[in-house]
Amino acid sequence: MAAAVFHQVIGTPHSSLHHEFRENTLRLNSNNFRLEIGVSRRVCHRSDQRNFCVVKASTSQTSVFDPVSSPSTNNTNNSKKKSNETALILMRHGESLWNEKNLFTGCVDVPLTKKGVEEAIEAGKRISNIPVDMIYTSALIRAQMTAMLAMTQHRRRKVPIIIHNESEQARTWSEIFSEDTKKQSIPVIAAWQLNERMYGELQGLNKQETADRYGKEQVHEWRRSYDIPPPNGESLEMCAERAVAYFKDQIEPQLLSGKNVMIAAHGNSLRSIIMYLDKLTSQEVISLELSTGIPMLYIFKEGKFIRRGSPVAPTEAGVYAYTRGLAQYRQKLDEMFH
Ligand SMILES: O=C(O)[C@H](O)COP(=O)(O)O
Repeated sequence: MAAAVFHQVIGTPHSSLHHEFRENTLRLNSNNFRLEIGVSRRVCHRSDQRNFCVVKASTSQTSVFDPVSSPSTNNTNNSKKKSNETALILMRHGESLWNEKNLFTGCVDVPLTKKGVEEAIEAGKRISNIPVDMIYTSALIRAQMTAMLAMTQHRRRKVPIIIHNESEQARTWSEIFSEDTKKQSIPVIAAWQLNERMYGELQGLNKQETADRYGKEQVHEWRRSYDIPPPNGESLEMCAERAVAYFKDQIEPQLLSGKNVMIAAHGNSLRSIIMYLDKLTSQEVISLELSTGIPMLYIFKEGKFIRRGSPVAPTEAGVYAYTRGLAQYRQKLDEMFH
């Protein structure tokens, strides 16, 4: 994916703004993310009675930082230091209107049902004590609704903000001019690569009627086999080619840099990602089923993904005892909000 370049202008009270641009003031680099912060007379809008500096980032990501007290950052002076472990939450969207009608949905952009809304809120309660620094969703509304509704339950009370990188205007028109506000924000990246598998000519068809017409085995093969695509649609393998590639290129570097990440996506895009995380074979993935609105927690540590299962409830201590970092984060939330 071609990297986008954007400029973020942020307000700052410091007189150091009048220094010449120092190219290496702050530089963050990873495979997919490059950030330079510098100050230049050329870009300082002195006539505006406010001071500005320029943050220049080369990425398809965001400039909404999250230096708050998550396990990944609370023991460092800045968020550049690599963390020992980070949390990865995967969440399939809540029930959609077409799930309810038992229709093949794929890339058709259908919203949640009331039950789906409730599932998303319930999922949010389950992860309400787990740190989230960045959110990735598909480009589809059911995943985005799920992520947003889940975050209404998070105890940290940060605001998920959808990042608009689609054009220069979209970027500049959605700029945030307060450092404090940014710190209370979670960037949300919507990526089509995380979309549901494209179901081809099955999209909009009733699943039961399709099984009656083509046979149960054939439909099961289309729905669950690894490499057999539905008519003119994507097989799981094809879906993995873009979803897992996106995960490796864009999301893993965030985890590596110490960010805790939540992904709200779909049955099959998440199945392909779980296949990669859990090193499942193409046989094993056939029986992998994901329920709507159930979060799954992984810990990313020393380059490995450790499956922790699904947090049962916010009150359930067990899941937080899995790692010291998570337990500490939870304790900090208790201190802050009680
Ligand atoms: O796209 C769909 O219809 C569902 O979200 C997933 O369908 P599946 O259970 O057939 O994979």
